[in-house]
Amino acid sequence: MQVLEGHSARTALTRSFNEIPVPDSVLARIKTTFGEALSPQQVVERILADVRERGDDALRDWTEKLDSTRPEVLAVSAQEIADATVDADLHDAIRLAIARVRDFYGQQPAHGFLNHGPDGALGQLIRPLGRVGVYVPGGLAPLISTLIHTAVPAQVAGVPQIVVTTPPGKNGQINPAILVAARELGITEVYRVGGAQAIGALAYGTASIGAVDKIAGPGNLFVVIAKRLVYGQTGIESLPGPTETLVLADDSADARFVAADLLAQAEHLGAEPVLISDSRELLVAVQAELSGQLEALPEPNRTWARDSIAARMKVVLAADLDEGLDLANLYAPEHLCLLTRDPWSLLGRVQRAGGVFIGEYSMEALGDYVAGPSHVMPTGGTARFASPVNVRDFQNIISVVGINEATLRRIGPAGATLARAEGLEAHARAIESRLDES
Ligand SMILES: NC(=O)c1ccc[n+]([C@@H]2O[C@H](COP(=O)([O-])OP(=O)(O)OC[C@H]3O[C@@H](n4cnc5c(N)ncnc54)[C@H](O)[C@@H]3O)[C@@H](O)[C@H]2O)c1
Ligand SMILES: N[C@H](CO)Cc1c[nH]c[nH+]1
Ligand SMILES: [Zn+2]
Repeated sequence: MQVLEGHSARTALTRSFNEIPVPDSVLARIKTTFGEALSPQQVVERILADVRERGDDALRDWTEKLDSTRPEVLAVSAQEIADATVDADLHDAIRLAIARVRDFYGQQPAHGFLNHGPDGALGQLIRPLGRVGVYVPGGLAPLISTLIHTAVPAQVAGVPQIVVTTPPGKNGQINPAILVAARELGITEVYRVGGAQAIGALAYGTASIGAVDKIAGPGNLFVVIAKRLVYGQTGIESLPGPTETLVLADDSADARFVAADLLAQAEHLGAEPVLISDSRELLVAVQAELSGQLEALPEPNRTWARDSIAARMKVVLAADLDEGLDLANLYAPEHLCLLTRDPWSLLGRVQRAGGVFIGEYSMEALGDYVAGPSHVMPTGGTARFASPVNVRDFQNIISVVGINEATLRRIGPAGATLARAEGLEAHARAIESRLDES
């Protein structure tokens, strides 16, 4: 594998979400499915327009075409949710994950304020959104944890209606563990539809699926493009797409752990693993470990991980950890894993990442499930401006303005002056109308 350094490393790690190359495998599947070489954006536009026009029938047709099953009834029944079972260990793990994510978000300060002072009252009211759609990926793997990591912050925010959409398996069913997690969360609306068609349904509404105020949750390229295109029709929390992990390691790191962490995320479809170290020896050792651990993975995981590594892995030799951190901040990874001698000493210099995972006991895979913070984090460089899913994503802020008369007399003239400078005479007069009184 090519080792990048200096200028070539900076170039390779500079990116923008809109310029991320589409994997060949995705383009090939589009060609076979649609019979022509469309871009993912064109595919999504086609699907969204159809869902908007034909509603549930479009959802059934697209699911049949893309997921090889036709969901005549889109809603999962209350009986199916009640009857879903998993083994006791998995059930306990689902409960533990819910409890830990709930505990974490219970600590997020998310309250408003209303200050009654000499000016009158000024403040912010915080209100939960009314109806939120949670997209749970299910193309390759049924991401039970993603349901928990998206729905719990919404519940902590106080959202009264949470709706789940997820692609059905080829047997037309939703994985029972997702239904058990929904039941544990008290969620009663679950629909068997995934991909861009699910996003269209949540945004426009169909006979079966009522439109939502905001769509949250990650997905593949089609899901992310669809979310971006429906923004405005409905809200979206951000654009969490194909996952990526950047490990920054020095010569103290155990190559087995570094390789394991890179491989864990590489098994997600379209993932991008990045390794930066100031030790050439470590880079060599990790590459050897990666080949060994890759061969030891069962199928199909080995194929998924091999594809991510072969197509997208980047290996960088940095002059020192300072340069390594600069490069990490430039790349703005979803996950930044610090496997260095003194990882806490680097934390203050971390500027851009979805999450930072510190030391060898905080592997990102643990964060995917039971650490506490949501694993739904910004990808594709969007960590420059976006954050992991959190309580604020599910709340509106309403500004409160309750100025008193004395303050109006003090600040009103400046407001009128600014209004006239903008050529907005009616604004100025609205302010002065109260100043003229008495
Ligand atoms: N950033 C995060 O926080 C985060 C968290 C979890 C998962 N993820 C990412 O979510 C993604 C999940 O992807 P997935 O594919 O397994 O599940 P998915 O549910 O996102 O997508 C599956 C759907 O994509 C649609 N689709 C597939 N091929 C298509 C085509 N050629 N044309 C049109 N539509 C098509 C189908 O409708 C299918 O139901 C992974 O990339 C993973 O890394 C990210
Ligand atoms: N690592 C993924 C993106 O952060 C989330 C996930 C779910 N299940 C396993 N992993
Ligand atoms: Zn993961």
